[in-house]
Amino acid sequence: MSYLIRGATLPDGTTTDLLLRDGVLAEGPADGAEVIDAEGLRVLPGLVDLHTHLRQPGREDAETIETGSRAAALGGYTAVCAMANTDPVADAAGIVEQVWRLGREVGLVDVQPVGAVTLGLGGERLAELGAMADSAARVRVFSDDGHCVHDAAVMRRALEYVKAFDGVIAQHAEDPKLTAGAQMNEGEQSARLGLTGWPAVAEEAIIARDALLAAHVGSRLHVCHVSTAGSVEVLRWAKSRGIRVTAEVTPHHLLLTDELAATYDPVYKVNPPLRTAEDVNALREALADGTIDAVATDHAPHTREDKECEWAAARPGMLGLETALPIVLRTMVETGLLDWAGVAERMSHAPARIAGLTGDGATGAHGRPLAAGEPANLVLVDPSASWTVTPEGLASISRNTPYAGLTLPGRVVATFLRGRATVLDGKAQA
Ligand SMILES: NC(=O)N[C@@H](CC(=O)O)C(=O)O
Ligand SMILES: [Zn+2]
Ligand SMILES: [Zn+2]
Repeated sequence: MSYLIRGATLPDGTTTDLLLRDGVLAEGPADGAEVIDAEGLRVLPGLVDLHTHLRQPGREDAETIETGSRAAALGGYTAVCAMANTDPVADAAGIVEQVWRLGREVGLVDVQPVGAVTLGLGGERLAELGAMADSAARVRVFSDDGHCVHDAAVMRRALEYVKAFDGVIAQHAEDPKLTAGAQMNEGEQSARLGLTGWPAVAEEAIIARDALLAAHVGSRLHVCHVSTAGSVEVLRWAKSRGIRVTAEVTPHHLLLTDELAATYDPVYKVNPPLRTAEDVNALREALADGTIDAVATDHAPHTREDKECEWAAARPGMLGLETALPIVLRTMVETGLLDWAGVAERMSHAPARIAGLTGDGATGAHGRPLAAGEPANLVLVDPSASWTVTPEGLASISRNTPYAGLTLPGRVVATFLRGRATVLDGKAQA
């Protein structure tokens, strides 16, 4: 099947026709192509998520590779990095290969497995990083996400190890000694509510330490879900020194604040916690000026049992794949902080570069320019269509969206993975 997309507006604001044929953006006659009228629609390169929890293997009651892939395609994604905190943990070649193959079989999005840094996320012994890198899944991103690689010597060795194949360590920056028993951001709100606080310094101190380690080793560090104004300052300093550090921010940290904890509704419980309005503003500015390189969803599905309970007992985490782009439009584009080219950079090009997906990896190439000969990975967005989020309307098995009832701008009309429609007329194609 080939498609002729008529009159779509490119990220730079110019309007063009796009011919999708044999998996690539083609030139020449459009004979036999199905015509899609894209007047008034925006086209973006297929979005790339650096941070997705797909829960398979182990917690298929919360999400599967299939349901998570469908949510991703509906959100405009063509590639997602599947986090390693599954059961069993993705700490060996056999497991990352299995995740990669299952993603291929579903075929709605390229699932690029993230490998664990340490065996069983235990924080002590390095996982088989080289074997995962050499496997069919061609792993380049390693993370103990959910846990911090807290031991500086382990972190140093991991950074040294991945240097050989230009891998990157994605750190969940949280000093566990400083966050013991923490339930929410430490500050005015936690004092008022009487909940144990998660201080900003627990994140900032680890980022500073790891930036220094990355500089010492000459290796690549990526910081997951940056959440505080202080972290932005540390990143700015590290980048000004030429340290090879990149960072991501989640849509929820760009929009929501710790005042929501006063509802005691665990849907707002997430790690790192929602912070203050000042933090939100600093994160938006950092994403605008490039101190933060990418938006990543940290899509973290949880079952009703694990989420609809008391605040203290609830697991941290929020759904994100189907709402990420609309939240970025609301917080960054409507505010004038980013234009559409900026959205393409922060949600496609930069994450693809960080994850090593721009070339011939185990997945196809992602985050490439929308130019002739390039893989036809793209998304069509109706910027003027707004929609109201309903948990039942989402493709995820889980229901833990913090945006229920919220009306958001921007509807994904179609998503194409190597020229094949994974979403058409706003509906998933399998
Ligand atoms: N973000 C979360 O609150 N939870 C994540 C783990 C993580 O990203 O740290 C999860 O796996 O549920
Ligand atoms: Zn994390
Ligand atoms: Zn995570």
